[in-house]
Amino acid sequence: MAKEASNGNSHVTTKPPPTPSPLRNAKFFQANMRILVTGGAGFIGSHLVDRLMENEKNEVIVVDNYFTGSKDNLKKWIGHPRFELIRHDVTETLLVEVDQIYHLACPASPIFYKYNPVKTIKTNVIGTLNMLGLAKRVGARILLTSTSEVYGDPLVHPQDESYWGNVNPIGVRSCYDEGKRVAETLMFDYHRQHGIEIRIARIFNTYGPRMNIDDGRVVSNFIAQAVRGEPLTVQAPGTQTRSFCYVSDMVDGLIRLMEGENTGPINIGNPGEFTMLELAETVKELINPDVEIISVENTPDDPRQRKPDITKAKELLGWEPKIKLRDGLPLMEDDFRTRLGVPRKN
Ligand SMILES: NC(=O)c1ccc[n+]([C@@H]2O[C@H](COP(=O)([O-])OP(=O)(O)OC[C@H]3O[C@@H](n4cnc5c(N)ncnc54)[C@H](O)[C@@H]3O)[C@@H](O)[C@H]2O)c1
Ligand SMILES: O=c1ccn([C@@H]2O[C@H](COP(=O)(O)OP(=O)(O)O[C@H]3OC[C@@H](O)[C@H](O)[C@H]3O)[C@@H](O)[C@H]2O)c(=O)[nH]1
Repeated sequence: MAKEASNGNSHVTTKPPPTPSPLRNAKFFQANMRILVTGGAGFIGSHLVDRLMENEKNEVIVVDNYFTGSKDNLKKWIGHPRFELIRHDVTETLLVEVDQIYHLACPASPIFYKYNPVKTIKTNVIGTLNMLGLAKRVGARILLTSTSEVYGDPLVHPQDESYWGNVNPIGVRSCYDEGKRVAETLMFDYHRQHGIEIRIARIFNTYGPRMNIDDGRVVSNFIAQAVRGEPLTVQAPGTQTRSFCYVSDMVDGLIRLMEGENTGPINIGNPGEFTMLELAETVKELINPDVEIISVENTPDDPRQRKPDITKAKELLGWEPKIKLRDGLPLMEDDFRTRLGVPRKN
């Protein structure tokens, strides 16, 4: 039975998980692992799909409503016999037979999750309920991509999993951060009440190729601006910090969590911490020394500091990130230059 890696708030789970389909162990049934990835057409989801598809024992089903994701991110798999892509909104029920569910569906960029906050809450709450219902029906293990935003504007630094957070429940970000907190609650309630096998990753800011050019998040904004020769827009005061994880490290952490024995929540992120001014200086230095750095207005409730304590990920998953920010940014630059049609000068 899965061990709870959480926060001193440990619960004894007595109920065994639902039995997986009898076909799983049938002699003549195909032995593949069927994996559902919700939000698999998005940034992290599509990289996860690439990694899962490398294993010939995996069949991957992606469901996505293409709100922030795109079929383009999955084009190399469309038509592959072990791959299936379904246009579907997770706020509606879904009937598929699967062994594992990576539940990522949810807009992640603040601009997009604030665009239709009621839909963001529905995606987090009803979407997660639907995926838990599916997990219960078919006996699948389910992993939720929660977020460092559950810590809100944290008063503890760095943040470890035992911290309960400092979230404004009525603020403009709460559709996302409270939505994810409820999603975590639902995961644990299904685990305790129905014996569902759950995994919760608390993801810290992740960057890499395939982020939408106009995603609105800071790394993609700065790289697109530097490549286009536009000023880098640091939102005031610029001293706020974030810790950036390269996407291949993130995918590795998510798969280790899914395959391991611990429910989480477990922080997955890179503890290297930077102010937004430092990030802008680094992008300027590495990508385009000619661009200006300007200060622009910030948005409400912007967390002032964020850095993961990854002791649990190290101890329980044997995971830690490998790619430093200075090495990851040029990999993302290549992708952005190709998509923007702006080659390097030399
Ligand atoms: N990237 C990060 O820094 C970060 C940090 C913390 C948590 N996360 C979480 O990781 C997950 C993936 O993030 P991402 O950066 O790849 O974001 P993304 O916006 O690129 O991907 C999200 C995907 O979910 C799809 N989607 C949204 N609402 C849906 C719905 N109702 N039904 C079906 N599909 C829907 C989108 O179309 C998109 O393909 C999200 O759950 C996000 O909250 C990401
Ligand atoms: O152009 C920009 C964009 C953003 N920023 C700043 O950069 C920092 C990071 O902002 P982002 O929009 O990239 O992301 P945030 O850290 O605020 O939220 C993210 O956190 C973790 C995830 O759950 C989500 O991907 C998202 O909510 C903020 O302080 C913001 O003010 C800029 O200085 N300039």
